[in-house]
Amino acid sequence: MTQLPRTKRSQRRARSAASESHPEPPPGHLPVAGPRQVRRAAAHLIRQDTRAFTAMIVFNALAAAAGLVGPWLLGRIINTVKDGGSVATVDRLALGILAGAVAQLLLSRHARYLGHRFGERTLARIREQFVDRALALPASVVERAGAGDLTARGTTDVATAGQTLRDTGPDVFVAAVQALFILGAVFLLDPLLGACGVLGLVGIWFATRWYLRRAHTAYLEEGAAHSTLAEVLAANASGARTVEAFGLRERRVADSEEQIGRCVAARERTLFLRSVLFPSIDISYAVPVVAVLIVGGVLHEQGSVSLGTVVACALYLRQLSQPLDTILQQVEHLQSSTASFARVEGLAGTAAVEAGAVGTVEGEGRAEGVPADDRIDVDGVCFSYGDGPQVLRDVDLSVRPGERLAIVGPSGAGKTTLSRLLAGIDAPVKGSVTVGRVPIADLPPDRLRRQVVLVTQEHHVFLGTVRDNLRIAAESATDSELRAALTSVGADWADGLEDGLDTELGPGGRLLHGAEAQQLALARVVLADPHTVILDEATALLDPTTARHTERALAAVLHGRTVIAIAHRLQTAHDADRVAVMEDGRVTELGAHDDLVSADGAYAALWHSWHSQPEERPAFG
Ligand SMILES: Nc1ncnc2c1ncn2[C@@H]1O[C@H](COP(=O)(O)OP(=O)(O)OP(=O)(O)O)[C@@H](O)[C@H]1O
Repeated sequence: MTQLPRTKRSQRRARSAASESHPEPPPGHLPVAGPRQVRRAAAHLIRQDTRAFTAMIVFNALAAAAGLVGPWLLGRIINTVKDGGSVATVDRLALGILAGAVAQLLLSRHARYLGHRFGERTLARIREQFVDRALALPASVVERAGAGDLTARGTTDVATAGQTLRDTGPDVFVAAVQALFILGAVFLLDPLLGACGVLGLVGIWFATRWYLRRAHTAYLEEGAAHSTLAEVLAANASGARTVEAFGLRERRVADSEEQIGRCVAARERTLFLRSVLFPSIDISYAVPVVAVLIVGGVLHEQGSVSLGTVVACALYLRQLSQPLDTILQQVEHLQSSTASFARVEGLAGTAAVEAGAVGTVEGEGRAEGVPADDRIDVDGVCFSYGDGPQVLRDVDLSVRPGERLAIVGPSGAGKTTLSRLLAGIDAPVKGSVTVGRVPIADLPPDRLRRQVVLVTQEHHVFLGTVRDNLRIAAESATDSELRAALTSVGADWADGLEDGLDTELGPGGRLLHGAEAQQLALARVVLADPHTVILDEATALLDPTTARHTERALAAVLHGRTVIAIAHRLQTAHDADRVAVMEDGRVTELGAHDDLVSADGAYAALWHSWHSQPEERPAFG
């Protein structure tokens, strides 16, 4: 008993540790990484390619230094001419300017090449990491967040973050070095003129500060608006038939227009920020040059600086606008790409946030990641969808290895919800669902599918070959193992395929009809070889012939495994070892069919009513 508060505390600690770097997302949304997490992830990416990054920095710095040669030598030419120097000296200085320009060109070209290579490699790493994380996401997280958000992160956001690494990052760095070198050169020529130049830049500082304070949130909102729009459009496309069948066209169009309106508003907000920033900056560039020319003119009149020094300082400050422009333009881009990178990195937080929400097993035999045996235990489980009402209340249940358990009950009793928890798709809000004393929802996907697989009526055929579709369940399965799996579920059609396992499936290839798609899915279950199979409406909606085919295939799949069946026909319950009756989120009766019938409770009533109406024996629940 004393263990419980401690567990709650540790869960709270886990949640708060997770939320430090990953702000808790709104319910049903994928998380966005916090600033610290973004910095850490960026530093990690740089560390993975330190040599290329260092070389890029060195060449950029050398290019910036070469860029300083021109104005300095031009100032010297002016002084030489004014002092009546020789033409040969002027020619030599002019050649020096040319050499400086050529050196700058070559060095910055090589620096850019190095930057691109670094960026492309890092982008490839980000993409790979994203795919790994997306595939490892719990199905419930993807279901609730929607495919649109995930797609927007994997396409637009990854591309934006990649562009930053390839172009923006190196550009900002080289521009910063150039700006520092230019200001240093002005100060070296004349500290007073240098001070005038720096004071003239104050306006830029204020304008940029104003912008930065608003930009991050505005760009995050823009990204979120794009994701929601993508989600709505994707739902329109995938649910087109339902939209047509129920005459929902106008409502969907209105929803889409509302989301487009939100996108436009979010874009207008960021556009407004840019439209204030850039004109303010353009004006601010002229100020230091004018200040240096006025003050320099006075100083030259007094004879304290040469004309060449004033011209060189003015040229340097004029030249300063180029790197500052780059920095400011890229700062704007950096804002949007940091927001994008935060959304991409947010996936790393999904596991952490989820871990905080998942119950753990108490005391002895605590979860160590590897199930000790095949026994499934449901212990004091409560569950609700998001902030909704509780749909499971204090459910306790143990399923012994090899047992056939049927779950029956009226519609809405919580049978499907319980099957999702048993399959590790959702995690309980309270209590635990374990296999071999390890919380099921904590198992990594490859280990989970060797323990428990949920079979429903929805069977997706993936674009790709028959082999690709089967190897989802067992990456290293040989062709003969794949064929044996197809044969065991009665998929004889596979033998007649012209290209065998290389036959492409889906649009443009072989289209599978309902029963064939189901057999393919069942062959995947055979290959995954889980010790427990959960059946939820696997054959409920099929026509009688297809259902007979599928049931034969199922029998082959279920042989020698633990079976938990959401029973829609009481014959299934009759044939099971035990029956669990669910009512209003609770298990109200549990036992063998005969015992429950003798007990004369809810199950007995169901059984008698089902038996007395043989012609109306529809599925219930
Ligand atoms: N994704 C969801 N979001 C919110 N509520 C849900 C969701 N899925 C189910 N529910 C609710 O949870 C409760 C239990 O539903 P569940 O589907 O588990 O019951 P069931 O016994 O399997 O019913 P049926 O036999 O009709 O499928 C119901 O009140 C249902 O409305």
